[in-house]
Amino acid sequence: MESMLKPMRSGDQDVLDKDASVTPQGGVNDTYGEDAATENVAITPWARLVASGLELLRNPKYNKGTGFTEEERDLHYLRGLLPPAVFTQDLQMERILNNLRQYETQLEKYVDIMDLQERNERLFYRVLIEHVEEMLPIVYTPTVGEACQKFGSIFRRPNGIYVSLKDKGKVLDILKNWPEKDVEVIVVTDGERILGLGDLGVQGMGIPIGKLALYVALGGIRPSTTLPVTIDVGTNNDSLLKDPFYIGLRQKRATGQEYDDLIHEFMMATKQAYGEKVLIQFEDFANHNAFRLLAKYSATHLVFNDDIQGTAAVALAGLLAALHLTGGTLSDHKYLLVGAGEAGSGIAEILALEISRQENKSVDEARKRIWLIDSKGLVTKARYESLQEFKKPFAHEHPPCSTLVSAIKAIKPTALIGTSGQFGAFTKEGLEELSAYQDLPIVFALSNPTSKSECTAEEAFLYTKGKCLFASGSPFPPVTYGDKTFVIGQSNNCYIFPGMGLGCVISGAIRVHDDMFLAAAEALAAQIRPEHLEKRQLFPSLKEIRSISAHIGAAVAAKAYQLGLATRLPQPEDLLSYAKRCMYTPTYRRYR
Ligand SMILES: NC(=O)C1=CN([C@@H]2O[C@H](COP(=O)(O)OP(=O)(O)OC[C@H]3O[C@@H](n4cnc5c(N)ncnc54)[C@H](OP(=O)(O)O)[C@@H]3O)[C@@H](O)[C@H]2O)C=CC1
Ligand SMILES: CC(=O)C(=O)O
Ligand SMILES: [Mg+2]
Repeated sequence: MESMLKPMRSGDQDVLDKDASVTPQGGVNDTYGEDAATENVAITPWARLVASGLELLRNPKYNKGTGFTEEERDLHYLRGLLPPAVFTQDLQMERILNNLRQYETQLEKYVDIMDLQERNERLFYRVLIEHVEEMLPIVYTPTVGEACQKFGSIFRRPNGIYVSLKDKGKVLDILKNWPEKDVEVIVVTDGERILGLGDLGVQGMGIPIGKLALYVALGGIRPSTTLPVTIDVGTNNDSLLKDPFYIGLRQKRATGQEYDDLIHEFMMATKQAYGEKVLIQFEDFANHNAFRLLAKYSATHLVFNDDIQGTAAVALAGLLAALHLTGGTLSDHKYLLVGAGEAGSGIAEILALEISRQENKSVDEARKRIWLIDSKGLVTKARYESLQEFKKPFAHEHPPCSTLVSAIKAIKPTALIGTSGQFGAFTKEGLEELSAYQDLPIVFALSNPTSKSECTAEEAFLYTKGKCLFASGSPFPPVTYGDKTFVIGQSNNCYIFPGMGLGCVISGAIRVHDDMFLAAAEALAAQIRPEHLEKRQLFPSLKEIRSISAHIGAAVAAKAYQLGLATRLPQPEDLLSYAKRCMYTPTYRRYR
């Protein structure tokens, strides 16, 4: 049976062509190019197919594989195209997990599970949602890092949009090639700072794909509304430029005006294609672009930078949770942040903001509790003139300290937070010094992937003699020290961005405000219960993440309404139950 070609209903928002060039003045959408005003303009011949037979089996959105019922096999021309057995989705999931567990390497698991996303989307998300703790280290950090390093070699089927310098002037057309018109969340990278692995060029695409899989699985965003994007302006990674299997532009990175123009064209095109309320998450840009792009587009787009703001919120939630054990308030602590880039400065700023709100003091005053270390040592006033802008507010009067140990000795921090991307930066000596003058030192080793973590969980407990309150960016198994076993909370922005996205979508937010991140952090910290604290676990289990994301989503939405940034009116009475009801579920639907 041939697929039936079904014309679109006019007025269908899914397919309305929003290109200003084919929309006459007056704003009437001219889907079919029927207006005199657009006579000489090319239009897109959109069409919708009702899939059946082999086409249905090859469509990941609708394919159920062996999960198609007998009735569906008859109705949709599938009989004979599948082996006779009919599996439940549960049994299919068990088979997938059995197969995955046979592989020897994490990368093989990655390739296999991402292949499932391209074959049977609902089954993929069911596996992710129900086995989140097992699957996250595969589709996300640390394995996604290795996948990006080898992306050219393992590349099978494309997913997402690639915008390269070659596409200048055509970015809107490219977005139109994406089959979905109702895009709500975009994650975009230019691949220059992929986790702590540096410049991976276009191969950074693994990150937007992975992050958006988490938006769906962890935050309940509908898969059809997500769009991974990589902007390819070249790479300065010489080994990639020499690699015959490299899949990106083979040139050094464009900078300056050329770079800015392409990003600007992309940002404008997203609004033209998807409207004012499309959420854009900047991800893994190098910091020389990250801060200025965020500043530039925050005023005109619904945009945030995950590495700056998402990381800040998750770390703040961990610190708020730690207070249950240390006692006191945030301002009773002294913070030493090792790594003063996007993540480090982001955490420093949100901390200062939260302290200033809690203590009713100025942000400048609050900043005095917070110290930064970068690759040149302690950030001090003496270095002021040569510092990047985002470090300047934390440059305090102090003699220079070139090593971590000397800085710990001089400042006596109660919390040590690593975002340096330097494996082993938290040395035995440093951790011993930190635990010499306090009972419960806070140690966060947030750099990803695992190979870049400032210390392992085991080292943290060993060198602090079991005293520390530890969290890490990538997952670590529980650690036993003496007669106690500690569960390691993952201070990773994946606790925040799915709920942030959900909150923006359900409220119809038009801008992201810092207070929405504070609300997200507080909502996450509120999920900590005594049973977590008994194990010194500063983040709730990822098994609970869907419910956590709903709470964060509701808190973010509530803040958006309060700030007048929400457009979905009237405001639902019970935002939490509304958030839950809006979440995507991957169970198979019946087909008629
Ligand atoms: N857990 C999480 O959720 C997240 C973790 N991260 C991780 O954090 C790391 C950094 O990311 P990001 O902040 O975006 O990167 P940036 O490049 O913006 O910042 C890195 C910072 O580390 C500093 N640094 C480098 N070497 C040293 C050193 N030996 N000692 C002290 N500081 C050093 C750099 O110094 P200088 O300024 O002098 O160059 C810079 O300030 C990555 O590994 C990333 O994966 C990032 C986002 C989220
Ligand atoms: C988690 C994350 O966003 C990073 O490491 O860059
Ligand atoms: Mg990141």
